[in-house]
Amino acid sequence: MIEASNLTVERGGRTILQDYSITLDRGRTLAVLGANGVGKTTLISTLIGVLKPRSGRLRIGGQVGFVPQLFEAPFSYSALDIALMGRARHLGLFGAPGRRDYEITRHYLGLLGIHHLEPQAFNSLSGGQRQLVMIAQALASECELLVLDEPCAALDYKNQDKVLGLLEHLRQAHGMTIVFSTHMPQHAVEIASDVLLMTSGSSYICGPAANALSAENLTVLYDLPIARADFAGVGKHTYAPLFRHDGAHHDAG
Ligand SMILES: Nc1ncnc2c1ncn2[C@@H]1O[C@H](COP(=O)(O)OP(=O)(O)OP(=O)(O)O)[C@@H](O)[C@H]1O
Repeated sequence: MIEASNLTVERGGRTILQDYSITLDRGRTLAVLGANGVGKTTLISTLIGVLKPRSGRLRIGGQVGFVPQLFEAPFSYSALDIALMGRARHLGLFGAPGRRDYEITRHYLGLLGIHHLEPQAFNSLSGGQRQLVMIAQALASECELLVLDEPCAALDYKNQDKVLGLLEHLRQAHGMTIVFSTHMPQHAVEIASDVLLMTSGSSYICGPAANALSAENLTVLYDLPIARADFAGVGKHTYAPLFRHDGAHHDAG
């Protein structure tokens, strides 16, 4: 589904990614993690074809749906209009959305629990509400590869759970392939079959989450001690940062 070999990507004349090679089969979920500015959005923009690599080879199989990190509508569209735009590639050149397009779009708005937002002006919604509408738009496109740039960044715990559950359902029930970036390793623990840990523009670890997602690798990734905690009886575990701050700055003044 994704075959990237030796991708090198530049922005503003600077090399951001060097020699990245990633393979992801259909029906798998890849979580992309790394520090601010390391190049996660650059990689995602390359995968969806917005940025052209300077060198290397990229093969993507299937229709791609994309959920950006931030989105502001250029005109005063309703939330329903924005979600309906996901149907664009199923319409003719001047085709208007029909009953089925509305049904599919409303189905996903319903699954995300945001039916009630349909008539509201998209730009008047909160950041988290907009993020959910953009996810509905991508799902309405009925894509085979779904790429999401920090899809849960603005969401509360309940909505994070909803989105993670929906992504997992789409993968299991429809064989969808999913790539998402995140600053929350827990989200990778929950739903990722594979992880890409971007240590720098030229150094990374990519592989099955069961091997690659570890306290040791996350400690290197974030340059901060990260500990694993297992929850007895629940069969779950998480990773937590051991923040180093000593509160010294609170004493000033
Ligand atoms: N439009 C641009 N023109 C030139 N350089 C850019 C542009 N956008 C981003 N960059 C640079 O590319 C590098 C990677 O940025 P990118 O947005 O891919 O990082 P990121 O890992 O997604 O960061 P974050 O976690 O903060 O969202 C940064 O050094 C950034 O300054």
